[in-house]
Amino acid sequence: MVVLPELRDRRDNTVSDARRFFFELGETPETGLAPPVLRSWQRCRSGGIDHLDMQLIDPASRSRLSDARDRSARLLEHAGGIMEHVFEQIRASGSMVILADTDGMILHCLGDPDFVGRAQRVALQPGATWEEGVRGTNAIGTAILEGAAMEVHGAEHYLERNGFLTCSAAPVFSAQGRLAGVLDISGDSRNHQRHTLGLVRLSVQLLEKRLFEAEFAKEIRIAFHPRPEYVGSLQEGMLAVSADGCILGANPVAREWLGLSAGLGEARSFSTLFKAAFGQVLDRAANSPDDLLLLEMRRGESVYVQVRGQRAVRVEVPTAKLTDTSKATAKPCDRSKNRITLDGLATGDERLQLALDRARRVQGKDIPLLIQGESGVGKELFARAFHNSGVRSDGPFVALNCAAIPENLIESELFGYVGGAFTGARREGAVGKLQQAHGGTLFLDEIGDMPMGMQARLLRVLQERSVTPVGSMKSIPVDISLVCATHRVLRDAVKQGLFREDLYYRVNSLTVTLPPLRDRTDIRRIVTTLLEVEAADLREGGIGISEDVMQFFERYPWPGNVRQLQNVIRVAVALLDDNENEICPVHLPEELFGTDPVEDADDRRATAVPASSFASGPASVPVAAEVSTSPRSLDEIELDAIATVMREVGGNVSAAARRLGVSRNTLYRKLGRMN
Ligand SMILES: Nc1ncnc2c1ncn2[C@@H]1O[C@H](COP(=O)(O)OP(=O)(O)OP(=O)(O)O)[C@@H](O)[C@H]1O
Repeated sequence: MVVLPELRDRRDNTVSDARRFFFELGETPETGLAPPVLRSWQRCRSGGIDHLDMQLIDPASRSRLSDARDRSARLLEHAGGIMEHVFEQIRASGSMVILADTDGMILHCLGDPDFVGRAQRVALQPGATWEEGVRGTNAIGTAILEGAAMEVHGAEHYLERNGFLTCSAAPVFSAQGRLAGVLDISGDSRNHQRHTLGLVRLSVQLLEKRLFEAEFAKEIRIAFHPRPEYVGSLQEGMLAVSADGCILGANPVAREWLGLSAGLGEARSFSTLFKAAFGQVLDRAANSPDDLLLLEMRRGESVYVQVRGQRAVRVEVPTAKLTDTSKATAKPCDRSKNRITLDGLATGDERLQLALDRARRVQGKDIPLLIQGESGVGKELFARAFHNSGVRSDGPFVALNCAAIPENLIESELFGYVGGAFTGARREGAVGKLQQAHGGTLFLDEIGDMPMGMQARLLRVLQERSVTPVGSMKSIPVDISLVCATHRVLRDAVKQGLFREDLYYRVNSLTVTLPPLRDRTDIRRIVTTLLEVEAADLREGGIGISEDVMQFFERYPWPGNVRQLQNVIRVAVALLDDNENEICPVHLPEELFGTDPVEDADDRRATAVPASSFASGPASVPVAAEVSTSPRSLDEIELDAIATVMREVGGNVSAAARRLGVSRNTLYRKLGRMN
């Protein structure tokens, strides 16, 4: 659609009036300019930019451009196809599609040949920086500063020489709410198209969706929208959530609806955002994968939710409990971690005790600690306890998971950067984790996954005890205690050439190995500790656990270690009725409950007891007895057992479910099969 010439003229006239007011009279025009453009003009004036400046700034050198492209590799990878598609839509309209990094440096562009030549005259080309502080008001640079989509048309450009351009740009945000880049369509101002900004916005939404999905391909993703038909569209909100309910990332739509701030806003759990327990939502989704769930947000509105990429423990939950949040502990993640000490971790297991004793010996001595162990055994908790128990306990404990952040961000996360140093940089720069940990402990989780290039830089920091932020020439002394963790055998990674040998010797002066939960002898103590945390504030007299559940816990192989046990307890607590204060088999996830630990243990244990030994009362007897003597199918035997128990309890489904050791939901399903 082309803007009618008379409308365009009217807009151009009011802007040229505003220009006269602003530049000739030095006044602030009250009309004629959109507020973001006026703000930008004022910034340019206070920054001393001359609107008549004709001096051209050379684009960055090939190597700087290539560095910038490397830093934005993920953005470029996902933007390429989208840019081509957008270019198809605007081909032959005298325009170009541009991708810039967070400094406004153009990384890539596709354009009509006749316009590209003109654009190059004002350095609208790869390697050129369109930062507002350098080029005055322009869509790319101003969108970065405003953090919002911008159209800058003709004479709205601060520099007069850019007045022939019309540009529409929108910032691209990462799942952490940080700026990742800018997408722009620029063209000849005489060909201004009103819908261009809409096209840019849509393309950015698509790009953000692709970035989000690529980053969290292996995580649980929650898509939601107040209207069911919008779930699956570009307008849906998206959250990535860890198996234990911590928010890992959110797209801009979700951020807005849920009131999440950028960056550290992620340190929240699902139940602080929705009036539902995460385990229950997963279970509902697993039971009816094609259905949308209706959930209430803590902020008030209800939304339709779809769970994607689910890989968490499936838990059987009665439907009616989904919105019952009275027991869904809506607490921030990891709230118990800050106070933990090495003494607090000593709960009677010999192998763990050995690790604790060894760690204690190196405390206060400048010896890096390497913690090894399977995922979920408590490596991070151990690191925190080590920090809290030592002389640095008043200093910061700073954690960085090397496997969880994109490779191109590790450098800036670890070393920090100076303002304007590179793509993704905030203007004021940022202090890296190494510096943040000064005087305290830096915990590098999954160090085995650190990229080789970073390993070399980290080694230098450890040797020189100083850090040089990206883009800076100055090195800053750092005093840190280093604790690293890995679930890999680092020595093997060294052999495979994935981990530097010199760094290996630096980080593993002392290695402690935490035992997997299945091998621990103190499971009862751990269960009690976890239950205290999960059930805090819930029951006056506390919550207990039945002996048969406890025995099962001691025999179960726990492939997900303490994290899995914690989840199971969390869900069990949420499933307790108001008048119940003991966790029984009926409160356990069906998947766990139906597991034969012998098979599951992968031959790790020889003496496990099948979960069917939970079933108390007459119901368990026919199953065990008749398997060996009767040729009937297991289904028939099961239905028989259900019928017997239902008769005995006078048709009370809750009581029968308890007797049979299954949830009411499961029993209803099985009863449905009988009818
Ligand atoms: N002894 C314990 N007592 C109570 N909670 C524990 C204990 N050990 C671990 N946890 C809890 O189990 C969960 C997993 O622990 P943590 O994150 O420290 O494990 P990890 O080995 O670092 O896992 P990963 O390798 O996946 O990063 C955490 O929520 C932690 O608080």
